[in-house]
Amino acid sequence: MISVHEAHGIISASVPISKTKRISLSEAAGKVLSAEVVATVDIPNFSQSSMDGYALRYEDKDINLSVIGEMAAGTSCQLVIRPGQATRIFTGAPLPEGADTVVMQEKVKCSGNTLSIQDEQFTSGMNVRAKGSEIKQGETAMVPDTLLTPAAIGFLAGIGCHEVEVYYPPDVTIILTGNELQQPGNPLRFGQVYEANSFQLKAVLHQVGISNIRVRTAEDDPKKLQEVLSAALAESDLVLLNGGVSVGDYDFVVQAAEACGITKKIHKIRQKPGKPLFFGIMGDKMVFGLPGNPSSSLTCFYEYVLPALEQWMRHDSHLKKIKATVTHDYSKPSGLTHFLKAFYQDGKVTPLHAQESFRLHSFARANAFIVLPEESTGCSAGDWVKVHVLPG
Ligand SMILES: Nc1nc2c(c(=O)[nH]1)N[C@H]1C(S)=C(S)[C@@H](COP(=O)(O)OP(=O)(O)OC[C@H]3O[C@@H](n4cnc5c(N)ncnc54)[C@H](O)[C@@H]3O)O[C@H]1N2
Ligand code: MOO
Repeated sequence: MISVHEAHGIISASVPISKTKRISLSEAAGKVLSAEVVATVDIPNFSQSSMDGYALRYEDKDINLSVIGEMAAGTSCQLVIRPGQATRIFTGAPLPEGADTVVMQEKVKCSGNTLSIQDEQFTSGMNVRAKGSEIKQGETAMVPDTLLTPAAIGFLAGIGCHEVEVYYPPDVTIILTGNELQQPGNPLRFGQVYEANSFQLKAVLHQVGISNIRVRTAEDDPKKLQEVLSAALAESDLVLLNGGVSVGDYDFVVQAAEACGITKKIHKIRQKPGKPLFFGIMGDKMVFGLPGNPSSSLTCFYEYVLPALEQWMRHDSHLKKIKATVTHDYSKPSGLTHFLKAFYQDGKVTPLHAQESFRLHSFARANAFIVLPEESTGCSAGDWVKVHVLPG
């Protein structure tokens, strides 16, 4: 058995080089840019009014002006003003040729077509967005490794970009093992349990921007599991097996992985829950054998699969790693790192009841793990402990 720290090192060293793909901007939210974006046009593309008012030559500010027409947003008709002239103008509209300044309509006196300016703070170029003031053609709009947040997507759309190259999420296959599994919605027969792991794994994968997910099932039979695993390896970059990773007579994951040519890198980590975690690689494919207990499966996802995905997709950590004051005592034997389901708020963290790995009741309320290291024998109320805050 290896430590949590050693396991992270092995997994991190095994994550393949990220794949990149050119995709539509509308699919790119939450992904990370892999290639620079260069502006292809000046934005704004013309001198643009930022107010509803009148466009004029600044040097004419002290004389009465004659209003010769109107510039509205979206107009394709360009007016020209001469000395002593102005046009009506609206927010977002191009300035008429010859104008350099816009006065707000609240700051003028207008009688018929004659206009005088009543603005003590009036300055040259006021209320005008200069051509190229957001970005100029040929300038770098965004550098690689930028996270495509909603604002980043809006910015890129606003400069006319409709496709981007991003680090592309892996295709994932979840394999469920276990003859006892029954789909929610059906009555339970004797000995059956409701299948929960694929539901929570799909939910968390979606949450981190992965949508290409297949779910396969395999009976507790080594040959059948090997067939399903081979099919999963052929179709996916990442395989998440569930269950069958321990030492029981019906636990065939390690055997099937070896038979498929997967190189075993990890089997068993000094931790609770999730001690029997398996990790292996085949070429540039990663395979995790998540322990079947639902709480163990999800804990191993957050602590091991998620960092591997983040490295692959060049994404910052979704787990916020902080320290907080624990509100209650918790005791444990030394020897294993414990990930306790916990509730974190305002610098304080509370370990929840029901830490057993077959239960999800407290996990469903948790928003964090308390991480108690191998050597520790627990914590006392008031101690400063390591906390991993889960993505909300
Ligand atoms: N003699 C030993 N027995 C066990 C050990 C050990 O060290 N020695 N380790 C225990 C630990 S820790 C864990 S964790 C489990 C892991 O077992 P497996 O990965 O082999 O998982 P299964 O036996 O297939 O299932 C465990 C448990 O989880 C339920 N399960 C499985 N898949 C699902 C699913 N998709 N949805 C809901 N529940 C699921 C399954 O019915 C079992 O109850 O091994 C211990 N045993
Ligand atoms: O480590 Mo197992 O995951 O506790 O039940």
